[in-house]
Amino acid sequence: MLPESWKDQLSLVSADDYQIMGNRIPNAVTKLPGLETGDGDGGNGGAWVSKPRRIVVSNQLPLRAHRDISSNKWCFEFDNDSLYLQLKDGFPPETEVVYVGSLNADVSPSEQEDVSQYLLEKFQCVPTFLPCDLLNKYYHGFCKHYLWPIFHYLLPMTQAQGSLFDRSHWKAYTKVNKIFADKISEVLNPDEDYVWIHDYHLMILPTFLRKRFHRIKLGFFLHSPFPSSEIYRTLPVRDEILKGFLNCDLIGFHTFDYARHFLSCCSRMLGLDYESKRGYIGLEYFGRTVSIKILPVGIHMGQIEEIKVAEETAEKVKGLRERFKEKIVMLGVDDLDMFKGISLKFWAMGQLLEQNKELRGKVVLVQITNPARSSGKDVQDVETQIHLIADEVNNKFGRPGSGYKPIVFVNGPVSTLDKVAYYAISECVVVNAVRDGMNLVPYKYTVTRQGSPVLDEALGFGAGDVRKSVIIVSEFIGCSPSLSGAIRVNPWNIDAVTDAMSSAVTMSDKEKNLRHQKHHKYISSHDVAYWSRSYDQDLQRACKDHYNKRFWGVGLGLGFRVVALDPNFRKLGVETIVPAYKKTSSRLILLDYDGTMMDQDSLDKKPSDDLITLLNRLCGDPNNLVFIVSGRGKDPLSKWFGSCANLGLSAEHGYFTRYYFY
Ligand SMILES: O=P(O)(O)OC[C@H]1O[C@H](O[C@H]2O[C@H](CO)[C@@H](O)[C@H](O)[C@H]2O)[C@H](O)[C@@H](O)[C@@H]1O
Repeated sequence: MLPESWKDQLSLVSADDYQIMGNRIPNAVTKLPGLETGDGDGGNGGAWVSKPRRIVVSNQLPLRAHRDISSNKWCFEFDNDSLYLQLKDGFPPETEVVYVGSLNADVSPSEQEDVSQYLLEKFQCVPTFLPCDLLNKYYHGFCKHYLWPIFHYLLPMTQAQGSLFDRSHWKAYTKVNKIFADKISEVLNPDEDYVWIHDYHLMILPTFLRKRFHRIKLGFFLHSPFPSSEIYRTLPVRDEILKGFLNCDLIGFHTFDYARHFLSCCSRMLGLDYESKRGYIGLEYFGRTVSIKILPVGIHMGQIEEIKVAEETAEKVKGLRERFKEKIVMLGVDDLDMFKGISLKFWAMGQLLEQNKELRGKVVLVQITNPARSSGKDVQDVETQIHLIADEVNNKFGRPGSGYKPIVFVNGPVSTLDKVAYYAISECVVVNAVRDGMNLVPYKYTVTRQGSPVLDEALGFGAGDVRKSVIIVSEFIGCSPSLSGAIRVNPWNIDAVTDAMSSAVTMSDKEKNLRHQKHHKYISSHDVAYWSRSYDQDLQRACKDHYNKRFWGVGLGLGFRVVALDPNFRKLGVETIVPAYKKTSSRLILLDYDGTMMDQDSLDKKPSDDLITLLNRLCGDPNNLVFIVSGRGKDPLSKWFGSCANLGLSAEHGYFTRYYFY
């Protein structure tokens, strides 16, 4: 007997009956050479196969846009720095990649249709245009000032640290996720395509998609940290977001800790258990297995290698060498936000010079600060604070006569080529964030320090020199577990960061070389293509059973999920039971108790008088053998059902059985 609330929901249409045609574009069709079609085309034909297709979904498209001043026309180009563009190298050859996301440009409504058409044809990109007010509430409001701080372990105690939960911002987040689902629906071939959603901006998008396409092949990768359940559970919409994740087939995280936090949230908030088998972690969710993947992202080796061999880079390097002549350069490259620990790093720099007189005038901390990705008091405060501390350190230890400043800012935007030039001249990189999902700065730094003929020449790298690099990395960021040769620090412990800086400067070249080689070997073999290939293969594996099961849609709104059943499984309806009951003369009736005869949410679990009467009627028929099968103990069951003559009880999952036979 199903609880009332289930009855309507189970009768929702199944995915098999659900079709949205819209203006979906077909997969490109290719002729497979060498295969006869037998269609009488003179033996020259091949089998028609459609190319494999991946739909990569991210908040922003991997495009750069600007308006040409003279023609007033929009100009677009692929953004080679975008991870979402780089990851296609890991997909099988011939794969068509379609991108769905927003444009970093304010395209007026009258231009949107033309721009959409152009981007689809030229770049396989599908833009989601968001009205300004919606974008502000969704991105600056909910994403950057609510989710971002909480996922980085900062609870919104005061307005300066983020915003309190605002239902209108949550509504905007929901609406934008739905707009993304609409856009994906326009291009999706649900039987063929794999959809891969990225990052925390789109955590409930899977629910909208699963609702429309029950069998959709759906992956998600979270690039930010997933916080401990004690932090996560403060979200008023915690269940909706968890259920969004669970509507995927594969959920990816950078680190074991993020996956562990997610699994404990599923266990504590939704009562779900996971299984780990032969290296695979899977969560059972209404008959579906949701797989978990732990693999940190890597960098695009080709991009850095290309920059390393460019003459322009060598020229920059020569210029920087001249500028920082006879100085030991430590480098920081960070986005401007609350979590990058820039001020803690500057305090440590001040302390390093305070404690080590001999380093004054010699060591420089160059700080590249990428432009802030959001605006608000939090960002302004960070900016004001880091400049105050830098001024304090520079005023105390700087030497105006010689132009020496211990902390040197390079304010953004700084091109990737320029960053590579800075990596090349730096003895050490300091990544001191108090939280960061991954952070690829140490990877790019290490690969640059492996050198190239033009870089070696620009750096004066001689026959007796060894490749070396030193990484100081916060233990609170995703790349930390992968960098076994790094000096790991607690960024909050200024003494420890100071000591790490001192070791980085004084460490022997031999040791720097050993650490460098170790990192380079790992980073070059675990690049972005390795990551996306591995993810893609696991996504295919996670979806392989989709057509061996029947899927039923259940639940309303953001609580929607599908129930996956064996193909032979049929819904047991009254219309089937009654005739079968009447036709038979020897019946075994096994009844589950909690959640079947008794509502799961009921506080009083004792059977009602009506239920006892009903059971007695069933048991009163000599053709029936009736059992209650439950995980409950024998004592409460015996007590509750003592008045039911002829009722069998199987308590404690079958450990105790009470038979009553005629
Ligand atoms: O600022 P947003 O537009 O909300 O985007 C968030 C950040 O996305 C990117 O970083 C994230 O992915 C990186 C690659 O996996 C990872 O290294 C980092 O830790 C994640 O936060 C982007 O690089 C950042 O600039 C964005 O702030």
